[in-house]
Amino acid sequence: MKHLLLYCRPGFEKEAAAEIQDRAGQFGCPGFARTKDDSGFVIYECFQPDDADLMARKLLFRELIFARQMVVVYAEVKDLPLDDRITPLLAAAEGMELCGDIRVETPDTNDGKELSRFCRKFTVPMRQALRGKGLLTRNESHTKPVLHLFFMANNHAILGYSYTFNNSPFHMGIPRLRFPADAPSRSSLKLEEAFHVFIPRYEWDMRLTSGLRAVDLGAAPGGWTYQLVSRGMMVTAIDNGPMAQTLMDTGQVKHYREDGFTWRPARKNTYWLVCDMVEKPARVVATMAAWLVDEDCQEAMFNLKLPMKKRYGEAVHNLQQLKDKLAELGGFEVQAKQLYHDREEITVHVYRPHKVAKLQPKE
Ligand SMILES: C[S@@+](CC[C@H](N)C(=O)[O-])C[C@H]1O[C@@H](n2cnc3c(N)ncnc32)[C@H](O)[C@@H]1O
Repeated sequence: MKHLLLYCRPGFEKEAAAEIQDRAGQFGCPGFARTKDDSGFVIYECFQPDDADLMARKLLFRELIFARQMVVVYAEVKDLPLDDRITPLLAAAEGMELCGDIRVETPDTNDGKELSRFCRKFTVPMRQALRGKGLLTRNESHTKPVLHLFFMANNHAILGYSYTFNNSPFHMGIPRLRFPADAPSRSSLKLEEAFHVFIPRYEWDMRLTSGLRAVDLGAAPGGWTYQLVSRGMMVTAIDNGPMAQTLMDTGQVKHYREDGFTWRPARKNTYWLVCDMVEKPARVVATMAAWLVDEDCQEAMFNLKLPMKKRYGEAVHNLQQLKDKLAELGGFEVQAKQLYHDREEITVHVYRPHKVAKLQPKE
């Protein structure tokens, strides 16, 4: 029986489980989500043998909010001898379809971090051994599935695979980003990660490029504004607090000490609306939806802070409210993810694919 393995932020196993339980049910793949608090993953045990593979191909990964990665479990191997883990892992991989790449990973926990050095070192010999057995293509292939070896302890691993057209392209489902030394706040990485996760790289020169105008609500001290400015955009920053002088010195930022929930631009020339105001999700959703429906911006990226309890239910409820409000104008696509840099929150991205299709790349 194949199962699905979902990576998530430690502490959010219940949310990831509730979500996969819901989505698999709607999808017609009954099963049961198994969780352990703070483990950083969830296993969805399918009642039908082919359902895990079906979900890995057809249940859109980008629509899952709390899953960082979605892997079909092929085998779970316990009691691996520490002097030779490769032989039993190769035996377990027998019969698996040809994969094009390997990722040796761990849960995103403190125990997992202790294994990460071993995982890095283990990747090369394991890759060679899999190639020797014909289980991995000679050269990396992006059209074949990715083989995942998910180590929960140094002698215990799950062997599985994900499909490149429906997975996270990042190791452990986490884009590796370096904090820019001159960014005014660590939250800067949240917006940068959102760009990596939500905007395809080949569209960056149309959607994240100089010449575009952006509005940043709740901008101070400027971590998000920094991301927009460093991509050449002109930014209107709304916040009662002060913006970093380094950003003001670029000449690309106008700062207004106004209320982000009521301020609106005089002209309809804003491409990006970003918002990091700490407020009730319903209020943020209402504001974002109003901007989008009034066409005061073309794309929006914002956070929804989750409450302490019923986090999954609240996330789903607020996203549905947003979709209902956007239906007034139509043609919107809403994506939401709990990113690596999100703690008690999720990041939401809204855009209109047919409008993006009309954008011209910058010369
Ligand atoms: C989490 S911080 C934003 C951090 C910012 N994104 C960064 O990267 O530096 C939230 C900001 O929202 C601002 N804020 C909260 N309510 C606001 C409102 N009604 N209007 C404008 N700004 C607001 C706060 O002053 C605070 O600076």
